[in-house]
Amino acid sequence: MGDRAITPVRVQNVTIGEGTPKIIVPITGRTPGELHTQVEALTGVDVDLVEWRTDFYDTITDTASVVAQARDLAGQLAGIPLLATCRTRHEGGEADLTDEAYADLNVAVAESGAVDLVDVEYRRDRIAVDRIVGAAHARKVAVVASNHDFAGTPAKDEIVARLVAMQDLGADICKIAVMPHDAADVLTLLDATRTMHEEFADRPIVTMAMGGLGVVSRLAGQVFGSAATFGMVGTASAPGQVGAADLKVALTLLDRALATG
Ligand SMILES: O=C1C[C@@](O)(C(=O)O)C[C@@H](O)[C@@H]1O
Repeated sequence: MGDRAITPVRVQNVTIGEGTPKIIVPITGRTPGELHTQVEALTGVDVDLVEWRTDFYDTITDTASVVAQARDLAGQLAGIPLLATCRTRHEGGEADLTDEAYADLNVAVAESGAVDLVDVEYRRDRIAVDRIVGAAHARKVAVVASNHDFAGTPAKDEIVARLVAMQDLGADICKIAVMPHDAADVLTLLDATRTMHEEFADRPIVTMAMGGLGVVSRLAGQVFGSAATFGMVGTASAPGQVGAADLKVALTLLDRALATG
């Protein structure tokens, strides 16, 4: 079966959903100073996008300071697209926000003019999700719907169903991270990725199995249909992230091999 047409997502000069998977580097500083240092450390590293994990930020509940920080980061990044992600406790992050506060924060960030993409945990209250998606799209900010399973790996059909649900609610990119307990779980994630990509997706998807067992899934997206992968510079934001420079070597190796046939 041939691949369905995938509509790529273009942010600044980066096209997600075309060519080799894009490398996203998370930054997790708690203060403006820590974030500044983390961005400085990206100099000379092959980074396609930066993810600001706003949930680590000390003043996350002060929306104006988050928006101001997003603008500072955009200036410092000078053209590297910025994804803003507030990962909540439900999904393995630091933020503990009501649905309304979660929506208010992400709407403000999406409307700041500083970010290119915003992450939305698709299982949050539907009104909150719809508010963020609407505000983002009104500003031409791409929506990355997400789901994390830190306890285990759902069945293949369930992984595909979650990705389809994200697509149905209007996400531009659909992302899922699962925790494997054995090699079969990693295969389940990869098989779900392939099926989603080949049979259901009309937009980019991003998938990963976390932890050491899952590292292969962070390298092999181009084979199975995952359009981006998270790699660290300094500090990981989830278990199993490898260094961005090593990731680039692995992605390039695979890309060359695939081009050779
Ligand atoms: O959704 C994801 C994926 C991730 O959890 C990972 O496993 O690499 C890392 C998070 O920072 C990001 O928001």
